Amino acid sequence: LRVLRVAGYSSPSSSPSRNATKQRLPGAIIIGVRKGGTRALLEMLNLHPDVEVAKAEVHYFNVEEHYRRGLAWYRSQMPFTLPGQVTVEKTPGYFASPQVPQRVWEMNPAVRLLLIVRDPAERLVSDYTQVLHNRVTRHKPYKSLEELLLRQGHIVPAYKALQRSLYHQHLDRWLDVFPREQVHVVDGEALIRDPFPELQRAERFLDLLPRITPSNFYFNTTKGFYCLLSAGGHDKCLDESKGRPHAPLSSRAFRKLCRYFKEPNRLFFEMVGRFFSWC
Ligand SMILES: Nc1ncnc2c1ncn2[C@@H]1O[C@H](COP(=O)(O)OS(=O)(=O)O)[C@@H](OP(=O)(O)O)[C@H]1O
Repeated sequence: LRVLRVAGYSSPSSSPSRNATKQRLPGAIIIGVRKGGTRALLEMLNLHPDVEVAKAEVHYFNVEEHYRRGLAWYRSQMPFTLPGQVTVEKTPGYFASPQVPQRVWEMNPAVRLLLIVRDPAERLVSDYTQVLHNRVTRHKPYKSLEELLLRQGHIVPAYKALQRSLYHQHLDRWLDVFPREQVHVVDGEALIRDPFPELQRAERFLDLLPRITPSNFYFNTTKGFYCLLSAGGHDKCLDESKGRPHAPLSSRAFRKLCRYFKEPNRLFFEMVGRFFSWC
């Protein structure tokens, strides 16, 4: 049964022996950002034969109830792997949770961290859209984005989705604990436009052999995004919660947001030594 749980090992000749597979702690974690493209990055890394991923978000380091269960519980959430394979999990909630960097370091100070970023103004709208969708589905009342974001024409700094877009503040906490070389920044917009080069860079960062190829991706015109083709011929697009239309926001409010993020973005670029052409 355990052997069957190792994805990508269906041919009998390559079946691992039962003893070789076990659950291991992650060698790499996609820490965020929420709505940055974390699911796409995880699924795309999973195309690599030496990568196995935790399918569901684990929320171990950021949810007290989970953290109290200890590392044995965390390990039990991981896929079965062979020696030499890298286990990867993604929980976008890790990035902005103050207690998480130190906890991750205590789990494994050599763990590699992947951070996928996206224009923070677009990210905020996407974040709001997800919350709105959840509230509407549960028949709960909701406010418009402008009601949450603006008061008397001014940006509300305490708005949670806005704070999650202040990348420099959160990264600063991670860099208090981890060296810069241990954090690989993925360009979320580039991953949407052309995933392959971003995956090549991620493979290199993870010290993986170059096994992901351009033929693993095809553009699906119905979805409007790249979808995945695995070596076994499986075709996979992300679900409809990824890439849905964003909630409306006036262009005036959007421009205000862009102005608001100018300085935080500059600080983030300085921190990562890289420029992004965000609004
Ligand atoms: N190939 C592909 N297919 C579909 N969607 C893609 C893809 N690559 C990146 N994206 C973008 O991923 C955004 C969702 O990000 P996350 O997966 O990090 O969201 S979440 O935090 O886990 O909810 C989602 O954001 P929205 O467009 O705002 O919905 C997508 O733009």
